[in-house]
Order: sequence, then C-alpha cells, then structure tokens
Amino acid sequence: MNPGGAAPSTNGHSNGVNGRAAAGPTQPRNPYAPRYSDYLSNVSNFKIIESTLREGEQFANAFFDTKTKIAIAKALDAFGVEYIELTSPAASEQSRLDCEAICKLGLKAKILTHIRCHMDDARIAVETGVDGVDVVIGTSSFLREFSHGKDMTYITKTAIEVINFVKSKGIEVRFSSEDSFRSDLVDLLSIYQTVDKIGVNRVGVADTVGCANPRQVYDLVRTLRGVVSCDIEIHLHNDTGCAIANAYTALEAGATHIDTSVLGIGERVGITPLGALVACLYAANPDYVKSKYNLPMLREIENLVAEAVEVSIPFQNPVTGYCAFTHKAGIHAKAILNNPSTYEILKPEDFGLTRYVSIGHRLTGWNAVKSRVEQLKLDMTDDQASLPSGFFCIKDATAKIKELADVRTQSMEDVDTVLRVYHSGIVSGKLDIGQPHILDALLEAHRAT
Ligand SMILES: CC(=O)SCCNC(=O)CCNC(=O)[C@H](O)C(C)(C)COP(=O)(O)OP(=O)(O)OC[C@H]1O[C@@H](n2cnc3c(N)ncnc32)[C@H](O)[C@@H]1OP(=O)(O)O
Ligand SMILES: O=C(O)CCC(=O)C(=O)O
Ligand SMILES: [Zn+2]
Repeated sequence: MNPGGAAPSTNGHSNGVNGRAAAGPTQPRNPYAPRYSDYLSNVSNFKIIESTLREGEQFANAFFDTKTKIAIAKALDAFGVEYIELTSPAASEQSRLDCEAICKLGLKAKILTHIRCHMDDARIAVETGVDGVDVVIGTSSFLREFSHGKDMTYITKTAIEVINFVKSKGIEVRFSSEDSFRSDLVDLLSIYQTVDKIGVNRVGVADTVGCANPRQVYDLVRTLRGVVSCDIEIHLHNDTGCAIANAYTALEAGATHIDTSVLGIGERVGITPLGALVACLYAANPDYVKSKYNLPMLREIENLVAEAVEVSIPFQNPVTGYCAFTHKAGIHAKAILNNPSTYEILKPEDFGLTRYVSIGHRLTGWNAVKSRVEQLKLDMTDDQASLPSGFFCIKDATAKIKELADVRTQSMEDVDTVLRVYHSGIVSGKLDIGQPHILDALLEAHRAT
C-alpha cells in the first residue's frame, strides 16, 4: 500500500538510482551507538519471553480459542522467540487443556505457564507438561493490602515452598515480584536474594502499572544484577509509553529476558510490543537480531493477532505500520534514492518489506520525479538548460505536479499522465511551455481515455 503517490521500486542501495554514483559502504560512526564495552549490557545477548498467550489474553478484546492459540504459538515459534508464556492452567479447564495441547506441539520454544505464588496453582501447572513455571506475587504495599493481603514473611515462605516444589519436578522456575517499582527496595532485594540462593532460574522485575521511567529501570536492574546470580527477566507495562525504552535500558543494565506480546496487547494498554522491541534491538545490532529471528514473519504474526483480537495495525507501528517505509518530502526522497541509509535505520528488505517514495504531492521534488521518469523509461532532461526552447524537462513536469497537488493529492496514475504528456511534448516538439492551456488540454484528453 502506498498513500497517495508513485511507488518507484527503489530497493537499490548501490546501483546509483537517478544515474548518480551510489554511496560507498562506509557509514559515518554513530557516537550514540551502544557501547559494547559496557560489560553489563545484554543488548546483544537476550531472550524473549513472548506472552501474547498469557498477558495478551488479558487484553480487553482477546478471546483465543484453541485453534487460534495453536496458530499463534506456532507462528511465534517459527519467528524464533525463545519462550512462549501461557495463561495459568488454574484459570479455567479450557486454559489447562490448551496449555497441555501447546506443550505437546513439540515446538522449539520453551513453554512456560504463569501462576500465583500458591501451591494449589503450582500443583496444577507442573502436570501440564510445561518446560517452566513463572511464579508471581505482589510485593508493593498496594497489593499486599488490597490484593492478596499477605506480608513479606508469608510471601517469602510461600515462595520458597512453591519454588522448591517446581524445581523438584525438574523444570525451570522463575519468581517475580508484581508491582516491583512501587515495592520497598529492601523487601525486594531481600526476597530476590532468598530465591536466588535456593536455585530459582530467573527473578522477574515487573512494572505492573507502567509507572517506571528508563532511569528507574536502569537503577533497579543494575542494583539487582549485583545481588543475584540467576537470570533477570523484566515485564513492562506501557501506560506512559515507556515500555520499549524501558526494555532496552533493562538490557543495558544486565537484564537477560524481556517479556513481550504481539502488538503489545495486555492489561489496559499492554506491555512491550514484540515488533517494536525487535526493531529497537535490530537498530542496535542488526546482525545479532537477524541471526536470531525470522524477521520477515513479523508482519504475518501481527496480522494474525490483530485479526484474532479485532484491531488494526497502527499506522505508526514500527516496521509494519503502513507508512513505516514511505518517504515523502522531496529532500528525503532525493537522499533516500541515493542511499537509503540516509533516512532509514531499519532496512525494509530485512523484514521482507519494500520502501516507497511518494511523489504525487506538493512536497515532492524533481529528483523523486526523475526516478519515476526513469522507471517509465521516458527520455527527458533534468532542466531547460540543455533543451531547445519549447521543449519540456523534468523540472517543468515537477512544477506541474506540484501545481496540481496544490489542489489535491495526485495518484500514481495522475503523476504518470503528467509525465507522459510532458514527454509527448518533447517528442512532438510542438508544445510550448508558454502555452500551458495546450498541456492542460492534453492532460484532460489523457484522463478521458
Ligand atoms: C499482574 C498480572 O497480570 S498477574 C496475572 C493475572 N492473571 C490472572 O489473573 C489469571 C486469570 N485469573 C483467574 O482465572 C482467576 O483470578 C484465578 C483462577 C487465578 C483466581 O480466581 P478466584 O479464586 O475466583 O479469585 P479472584 O480472581 O477473585 O481473586 C484473586 C485471588 O488470588 C489471590 N492472589 C492474587 N494474587 C496472588 C498471587 N500473586 N499469589 C497468590 N495469591 C494471589 C487473591 O488474594 C485472591 O484470593 P481470595 O480467593 O482469597 O480472594
Ligand atoms: O509475572 C510477572 O513478572 C508479571 C506479571 C504481570 O503481568 C504484571 O505484573 O504486570
Ligand atoms: Zn503484566
């Protein structure tokens, strides 16, 4: 899809679009690029815990039947996520059966389920065939008072019991403190240290209400990194739009596992979106991300989930938003045609997508128009300088396109008509730039046919 304009297939990087010399492979060094010397950073060493089938099921519109759950699980597995987290089997009988069914699919991704910190839930979970159990309990005063009503002593005792039980079954176990960023730091570090000592595989930090900012995330994860030796998972809600930045900064601070959901679906406005996180991490280290994930599958997965929960993909969605690789303004278009890296940090072809240069609008420029002239194989000169008087050049055609686009956006067809008419003027040599009414009549004639 290409909003209101021509779509030269400008997939070339180095083939000298517009007949110009292509830019060389050397790119200027970005001083803000991640510093690989930072020994804490896991920006190029992380795992995704994909929670569309757990957190995503908590999205207002979500109802996943068994078939849909299986389709989503298979798609995520083919994409390459390391873990798939499923709704608690204690939630309902069908949830338990679906959990068992997904465990039996033989996927490469490890299958987790997510339970309360309670032995009843743990007993059900370990019987489903999962590879691991994610245990959670609120530690903030809000949740201690208004949710489960338990104090830290009870939480610690139960956590030890549940973790030891799950471990005794030979599967992975993670312990997470819900609402971590509104919990007392001493309580938090103390319980994380306790569960680390008894051999939990991961501890989880959860920004349950989406209140944390990147600096707070960095500080907490970095502090925790100094306290536990196990892996660190992070779960970030997006209530204030910080979930992607927070995930990135958590990795910089030493987190090892990031929770995502497709399109970010979850409670309220949801959590870190899979696609946007992948885009963010690709920008940091494209080769690493390409080697781990089947990036061209992203669009298919997002479409699958969008359809299942009856939402559309937002226009500004990283990678798959309908204008994610559309370039419009003349200044951008010229540079993009010479070297796509000028205005693209993500290469559309790495995601199985194509870029578009939009032409039919008043912000266009002659360089973009020229690329379309070349695609149409029309022989036109750039400007009047090398033309006998009365002939038309690309800059004349551009001026006409802009004039028409001042009234309304021009479709690809409209642009092509202008170009063909101006070109036919050259070929016939009969038209005069001083006789615009003749061109207008020709344009009308073209439109009528
Ligand atoms: C922040 C998150 O997203 S955490 C994950 C949320 N996921 C879910 O809630 C899964 C779907 N939930 C369900 O199907 C149901 O809530 C169930 C089956 C888990 C529990 O249902 P019910 O027994 O009817 O309880 P209800 O949902 O009303 O309240 C939650 C109960 O769990 C307790 N609880 C809440 N969080 C926890 C926890 N992390 N660990 C242990 N107990 C907890 C509450 O105290 C309350 O217990 P109560 O029976 O003494 O009132
Ligand atoms: O288990 C976790 O770490 C997170 C649970 C959750 O969904 C949340 O706290 O928002
Ligand atoms: Zn959540």
